[in-house]
Amino acid sequence: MEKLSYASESSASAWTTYLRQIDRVAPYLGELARWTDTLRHPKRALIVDIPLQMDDGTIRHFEGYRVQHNLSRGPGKGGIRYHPDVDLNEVMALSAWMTIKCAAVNLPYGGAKGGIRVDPFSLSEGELERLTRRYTSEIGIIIGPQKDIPAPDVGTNGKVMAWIMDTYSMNQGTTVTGVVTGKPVHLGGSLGREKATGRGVFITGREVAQRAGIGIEGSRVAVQGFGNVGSEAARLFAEAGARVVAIQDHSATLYNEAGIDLAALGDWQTRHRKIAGFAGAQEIDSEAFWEVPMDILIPAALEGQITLERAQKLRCRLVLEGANGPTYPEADDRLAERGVIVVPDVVCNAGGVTVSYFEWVQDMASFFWSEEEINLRMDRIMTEAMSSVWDKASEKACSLRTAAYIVACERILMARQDRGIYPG
Ligand SMILES: NC(=O)C1=CN([C@@H]2O[C@H](COP(=O)(O)OP(=O)(O)OC[C@H]3O[C@@H](n4cnc5c(N)ncnc54)[C@H](O)[C@@H]3O)[C@@H](O)[C@H]2O)C=CC1
Ligand SMILES: O=C(O)CCC(=O)C(=O)O
Repeated sequence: MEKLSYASESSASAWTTYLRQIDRVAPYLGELARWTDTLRHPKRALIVDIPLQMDDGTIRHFEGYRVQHNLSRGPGKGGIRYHPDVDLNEVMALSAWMTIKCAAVNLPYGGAKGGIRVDPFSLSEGELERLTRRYTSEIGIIIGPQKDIPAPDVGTNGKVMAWIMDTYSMNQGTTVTGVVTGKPVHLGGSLGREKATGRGVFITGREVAQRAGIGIEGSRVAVQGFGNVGSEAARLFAEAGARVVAIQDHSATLYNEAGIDLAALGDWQTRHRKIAGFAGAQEIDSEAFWEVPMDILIPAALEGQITLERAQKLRCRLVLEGANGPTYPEADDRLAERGVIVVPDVVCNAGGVTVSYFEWVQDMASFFWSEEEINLRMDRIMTEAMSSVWDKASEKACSLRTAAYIVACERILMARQDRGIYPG
């Protein structure tokens, strides 16, 4: 792999952000609130040491994690992140957001997440494969198709999922396709999974824009992150007649008032693995991204991006959280005061895990569906989830985030309560 580095981002407060979100939902939970502490404690957290022989013969050690936050509603589900800033705090938060997300869209899963603190672009393909295989063996004691099912996240992809499936299967002595989702289609993957998260961002955006009287056609869209999620969401908005005027990734911030040619940028990115240097837009300062005139903002990179300061500057009407945890609670409040609607991550980016669920079901049945059927079913689940959350927000006069947490926490805590806690 070409050597390329992500800029470093602080993730120290992801878990704190999550805890503050739980504090905000507790007053709405009535009798169930007595179970809320369940959500403040991950059920299980595994830290693993991954020794790796580098291509030059030296040995390096990497730290990996798998956290199962809550399993009340079913097996753990959630992606695996390879990024230099991954730590236990971040993985705990990401696993907790998976618990809330799976419940918000009513999938029969708990929440989990994993990761390795590594810059995947600094490794050769062989090193990446060896790292992945060793990590899989280390976390193999807690994952499995009925226990905890990983999937892609930042810095991982279908190829990495195939290595995970193969390693787990070798250790089990039989092919177990259902241990991981987001696999290549010829290895038990699902049609539509790769684009599902971006598609879900578009669907929830479409639903909310329509209810809020925001026209998508002719609107200006800004996207942070031009990876799996951001690039597909941008493409679907452009297809619906929006102008994608600004795109930021780890390498650069691009601006073009007339709209960026996404196909050309996609070609450039495939060749260079970054958007910097693309000639079809002006390169602007990274902080200027937050002040670009826009109607819709799609954060689709990392958590902790929309700070209070940026929330004051933003000139948009709608924020669609493609990323997990991009907005700090105080920024949420400021955006609400300014009349900006925020569609929370736990619903907005749930299209990916929804199609992962379809993949798992297809693997279990060894019977595969058409892409059309998958997209239709996903559209229905996302539309219904968004509609319940919108109605709950109107009923309780609260933000869409708190409404999504109410819907999800009621389901999780009801399951927790009905299962009981004894014998331990
Ligand atoms: N892949 C999936 O199915 C899902 C992903 N997500 C979330 O969506 C977000 C993006 O994930 P993917 O697209 O899968 O990752 P990816 O690895 O495909 O793309 C990440 C993008 O973020 C950019 N980026 C990284 N650091 C940045 C920085 N400091 N400033 C600006 N841009 C930066 C990268 O350049 C890249 O364009 C993450 O928060 C992830 O947890 C959520 C649900 C599912
Ligand atoms: O597809 C999945 O199982 C999980 C995707 C994920 O990690 C996420 O939604 O944040």
